[in-house]
Amino acid sequence: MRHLLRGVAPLGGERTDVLLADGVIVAIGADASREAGSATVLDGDGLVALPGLVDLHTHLREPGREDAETVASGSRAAALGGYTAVHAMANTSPVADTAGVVEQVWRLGQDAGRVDVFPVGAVSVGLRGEQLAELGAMAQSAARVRVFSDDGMCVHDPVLMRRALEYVKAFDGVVAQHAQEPRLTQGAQMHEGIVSAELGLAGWPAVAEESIVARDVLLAQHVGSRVHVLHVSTAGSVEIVRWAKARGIAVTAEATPHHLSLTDERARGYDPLFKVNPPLRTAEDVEAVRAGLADGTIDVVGTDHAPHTREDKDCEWAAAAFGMTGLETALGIVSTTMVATGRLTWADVARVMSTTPARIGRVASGPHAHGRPLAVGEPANVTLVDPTARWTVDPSRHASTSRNSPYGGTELTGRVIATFLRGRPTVLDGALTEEEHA
Ligand SMILES: NC(=O)N[C@@H](CC(=O)O)C(=O)O
Ligand SMILES: [Zn+2]
Ligand SMILES: [Zn+2]
Repeated sequence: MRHLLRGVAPLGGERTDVLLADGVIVAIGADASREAGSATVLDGDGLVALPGLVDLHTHLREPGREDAETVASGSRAAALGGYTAVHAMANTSPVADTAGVVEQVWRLGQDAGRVDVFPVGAVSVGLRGEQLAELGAMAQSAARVRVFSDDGMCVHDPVLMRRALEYVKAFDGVVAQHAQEPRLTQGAQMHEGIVSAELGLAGWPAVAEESIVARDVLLAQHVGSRVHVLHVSTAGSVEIVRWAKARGIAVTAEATPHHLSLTDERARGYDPLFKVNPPLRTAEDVEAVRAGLADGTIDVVGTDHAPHTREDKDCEWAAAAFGMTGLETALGIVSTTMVATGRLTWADVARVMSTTPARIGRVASGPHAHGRPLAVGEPANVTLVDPTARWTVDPSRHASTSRNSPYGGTELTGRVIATFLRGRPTVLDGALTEEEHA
């Protein structure tokens, strides 16, 4: 299978031709057109070429909640979003806390064949925060787990967190923390502030996140290990991560598209589409998260794609599940909020949505390498984006099984046109290609 991408702009730079064959980038520039032969030609005029996007934070719900998402449906949503790899969180049923479950998720991803699905392993047995899961067995399994997280739950016991940080050093792993002090957030429904007071909903103070982030960067320093802070939502968390990095602590941090774009004002309609963990914060927090992403304090954009069924979301605010879908809108949100406003270049987008997440997840080498430079000899994981396309989000047309996107009706600038996984198109002309197996 050979594809000639004609006139694309790698990382938004000079236009050139890129030839993909046998799963790798075989030529760039004049060589590409000369060697193209019978390759299928794609007119890439005006399109930006990025290394295939990598999500460190996806919920695929399989096993256990296939009514909300499956590995196959989530893989289709990911490909449409420009992703060639996603990390699937462990809060499934059963929990991904054994070699058996992570191997099952890895294999389901390979069978679906749209993206590489790298399972995240649970830190604690059953996400209960009591006893370390079999981290070593998951690392050594066929799924080669390197990212460990109890996401959805906070590893709140400092002794357990310390042990996890110590343990993952043996295989160069990382602990990804869902920073939420449980006692400070009991019964909490939204950000604690003026809006929660007016709505009469139990508030979730910024300090509930910040106190855990502060503790964890100090623990990571003490142990000499890597910690990754999931879904940073407050200005104070950005400040703590900035401080920790200045001290040389091995901390990395994530921003979600929704914490880059939405505020707690959206809760005023009591529409559970805007109910998420951590909650949407104030405009000052959104600005701090954007500034942190722009100056490198925040390393990556992770979707926290959290699909939920109608039954779990179409109910009164207090009863609704936390979470929103994100795979199919992430690139458009980042493009609209950060690129169109001049705060990130396309080279920066490649860094925060592909190269750096691949490095943090330790998937930047080996036969399933992602986040590599667009260069001859590298795996042909490529995403083509139309940077000026304007489009309106329509969740009813999403490939995800779930419909809980907060962006229905929102107009975005910047759209994924094509995605190639090891040279094979999974998306062309903004639509999924025919079902095809790897
Ligand atoms: N983000 C959410 O609101 N929900 C996530 C869990 C999580 O990421 O904490 C989920 O699994 O639904
Ligand atoms: Zn979380
Ligand atoms: Zn999550």
